[in-house]
Amino acid sequence: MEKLSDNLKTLTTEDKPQEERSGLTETDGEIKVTLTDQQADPSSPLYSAKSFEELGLRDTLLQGIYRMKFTKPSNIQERALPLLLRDPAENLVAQSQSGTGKTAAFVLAMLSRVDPSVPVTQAICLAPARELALQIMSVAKEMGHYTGTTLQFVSRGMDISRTEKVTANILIGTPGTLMDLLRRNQVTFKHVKVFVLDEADNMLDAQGLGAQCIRIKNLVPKTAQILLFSATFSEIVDKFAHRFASPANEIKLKKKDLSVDAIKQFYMDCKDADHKLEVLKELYALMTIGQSIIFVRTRNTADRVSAAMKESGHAVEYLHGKLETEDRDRIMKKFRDGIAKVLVTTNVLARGIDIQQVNMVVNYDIPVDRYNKPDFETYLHRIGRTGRFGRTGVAINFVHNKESLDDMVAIRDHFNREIVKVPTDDWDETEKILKRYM
Ligand SMILES: Nc1ncnc2c1ncn2[C@@H]1O[C@H](COP(=O)(O)OP(=O)(O)OP(=O)(O)O)[C@@H](O)[C@H]1O
Repeated sequence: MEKLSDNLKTLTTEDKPQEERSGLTETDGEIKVTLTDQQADPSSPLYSAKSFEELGLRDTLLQGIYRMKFTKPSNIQERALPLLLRDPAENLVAQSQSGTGKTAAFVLAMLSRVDPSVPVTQAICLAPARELALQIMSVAKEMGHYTGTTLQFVSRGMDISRTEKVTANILIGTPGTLMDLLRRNQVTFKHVKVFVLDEADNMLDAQGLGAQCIRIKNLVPKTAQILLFSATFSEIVDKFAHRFASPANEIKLKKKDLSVDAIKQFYMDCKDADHKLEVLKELYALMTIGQSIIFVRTRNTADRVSAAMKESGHAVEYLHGKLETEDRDRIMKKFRDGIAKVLVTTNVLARGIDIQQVNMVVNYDIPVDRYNKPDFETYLHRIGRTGRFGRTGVAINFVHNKESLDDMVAIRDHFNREIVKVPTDDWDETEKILKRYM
């Protein structure tokens, strides 16, 4: 269990970060729009008419926000926080584009409702992957630094024995492990005031996870506030989400606003499956890319692609669900620290992972669902690993036959955003085009 410092100090104006201290100005490359400019543009999802100080947060939480160097709320934060903090608590189904700060919104909601002087579990936050749960943990740790709130990570390889009672104020983790703790009577949900599902559409849709989430929901008090967050809610899942959190306030995006425009989308027309690997190697030989993620469909492809890339002298790592927890944590740390520049992975990392330096995503395989149909939601989440909070980024799709081309065209039409072809036989031209956006 992690005890956050209860170092409560009085707020002074020096505590509030200066706009320029936010480190948000990015002047490298050709695109000179700063993130602070975007936060002042009413058409941007990063815009807010209000300041954090106007959102009714406790001083200790404002200090946490300054600690994170946030100067202004994003649109979702400005809209969600007043709804989240209402008393009596109301449920919320909230959608906003990838990388626009949903995590801070629900973390602040949990921290606001928890009473750290009472050593019982008062909030639960679940996510579909351990890497994402760990990331939410670290945001909660930072934001809650001055509150004295206790946190517990609940996923495989956690730091508690099989008999220990868990009484941390906030549990953050994955549903399977939380169910294990429940079966062993190590946790009680009697005092839970907030229950959050991040990537809620995925949590409720996925076979297995959905059933576990329903069981947990049925065990938290009826009065608990239920919060569902995601960048995507397909029509079917949306209905289910509303039943799950009924009655709920709603913040929704129009379909035309789903895509993040700062992410430029391209495709490369490969001759066949083997050619994809050749093109990938060429691409990496050519480009000096900050950090990038290559998404593939299966674990086998992840192994194969990373082995082939390594053989050609590229420093790549791979991560998928079959690896041991320690290996997953080690690789993720290397990637977060910028030691590993390229990560080959499956959909396990498609959602939520926030690494600001990632400026390129490659869809080595176009995402399809379990019925082999183009998976619009996963596509949006995958490309959303770049272009975080107003930064620029490129997404490159590899197609190699009619089927993959049709799938990509369906995705393009669904979001109504252009996907521009870049050549696989004129690398000077390709470099020129891509460099403009990286
Ligand atoms: N108000 C803010 N000011 C500056 N940066 C912020 C602010 N809010 C969030 N961020 C930063 O923006 C990045 C993206 O936030 P976050 O990971 O919460 O996005 P998200 O909306 O949950 O995205 P996804 O849908 O991909 O999960 C993070 O690096 C976070 O620290």
